[in-house]
Amino acid sequence: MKTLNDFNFKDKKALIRVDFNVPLNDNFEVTDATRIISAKPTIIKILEDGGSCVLMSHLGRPKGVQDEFSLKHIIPKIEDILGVEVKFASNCVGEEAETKAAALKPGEILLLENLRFHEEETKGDEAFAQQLSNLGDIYVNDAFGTAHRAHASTTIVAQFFPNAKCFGYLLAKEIESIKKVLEDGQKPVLAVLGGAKVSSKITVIENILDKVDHLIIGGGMTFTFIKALGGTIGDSICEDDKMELALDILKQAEAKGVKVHLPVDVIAADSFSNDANTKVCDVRQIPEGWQGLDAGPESLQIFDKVVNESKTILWNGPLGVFEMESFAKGTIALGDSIAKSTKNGAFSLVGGGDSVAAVKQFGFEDKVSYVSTGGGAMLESLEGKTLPGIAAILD
Ligand SMILES: Nc1ncnc2c1ncn2[C@@H]1O[C@H](COP(=O)(O)OP(=O)(O)OP(=O)(O)O)[C@@H](O)[C@H]1O
Ligand SMILES: O=C(O)[C@H](O)COP(=O)(O)O
Repeated sequence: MKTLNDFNFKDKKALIRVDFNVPLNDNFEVTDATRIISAKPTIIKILEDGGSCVLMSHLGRPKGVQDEFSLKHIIPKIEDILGVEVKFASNCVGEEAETKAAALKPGEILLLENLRFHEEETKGDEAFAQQLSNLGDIYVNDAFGTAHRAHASTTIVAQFFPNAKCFGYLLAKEIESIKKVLEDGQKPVLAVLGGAKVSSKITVIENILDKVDHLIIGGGMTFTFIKALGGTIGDSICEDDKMELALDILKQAEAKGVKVHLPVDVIAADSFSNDANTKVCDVRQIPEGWQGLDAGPESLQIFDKVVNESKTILWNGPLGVFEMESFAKGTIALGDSIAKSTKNGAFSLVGGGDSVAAVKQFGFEDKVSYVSTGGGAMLESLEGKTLPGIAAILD
């Protein structure tokens, strides 16, 4: 696996695919700069080698050219984080980009306008990828968050750099973290899967059953399992058409020697709202008119014990409706347990859009071993898929 350290960038132009698809507020200010901060080590290494950087990224899902999706909005944030002036090309291909890239001196950075202003990007157009390839000598992919897309800048462009392509530090670290959990994990290995629906996690569950010793199932997914097992779940979220599958997953887990831990109690609410009336219920006896929105205290104690005994922990998906304060306790308690276990030497990886949001919101970011920068990309990795952006570098 070629990484940055296999190259010296002196007097070279690196064409770097970053994932600067960051959230902006109404004033076009970056509200979470994690993805920019995470790309910094790669950019700095290249500049310190005496090279220059051409940065390319998408932002959002624009339909043609739309000013609100312009990457110019994030220039001040990038400059702030890198401490280097950032030049800008208002079109990612064409004369302006080529002239500005050609004029770059060692130590300088050029940011290209949003790649998705051209539909050729998402279509994986080869001619467009070739135009991009003209802007650099070495192609560096550091965009883990977009590595599951076979787009021009993430995948197709790599073919124009047969001997000059590599992973950036961030992408390499993401690959290493997933490997540390799914392949080389110190036992016992635990996966905690939460979130809303079984349907969005089926392939992940099936793939990780071969890799883990313990599986905690929480969040909205719980109720499809409980109902399938004969419990009464009141108005809790449930996918009736996935009940058979849930039973099959439990059977597969048993056959593979994986211990599955479902909640035994829940915080039930009489409506889906923060100020609903709540009570602790046996998970198998939730009354009509009530719905389980968080894990209950006994479940949290059981989960804490399992987490504490684990040496490798993967966490994907919150344990409850953490966006509402009344139902965030389970997710916070789980974060606490994982933080404690990490402090005691376990390796913990948090991935997935909402679990990462929860970890940041509740201040666990620095208390776990690694927080992934990818949502969909992480999920597809956990499903056991080879991501096209990664395969294109390995080719
Ligand atoms: N008991 C519950 N009832 C209803 N919704 C729930 C329940 N528990 C958790 N959720 C909801 O599940 C959502 C998160 O599910 P999701 O599967 O998207 O998580 P994720 O895996 O972290 O994110 P992603 O799918 O983006 O990777 C949250 O919005 C949360 O409110
Ligand atoms: O935020 C993400 O998950 C990545 O930047 C990919 O974005 P996309 O889902 O629009 O391809």
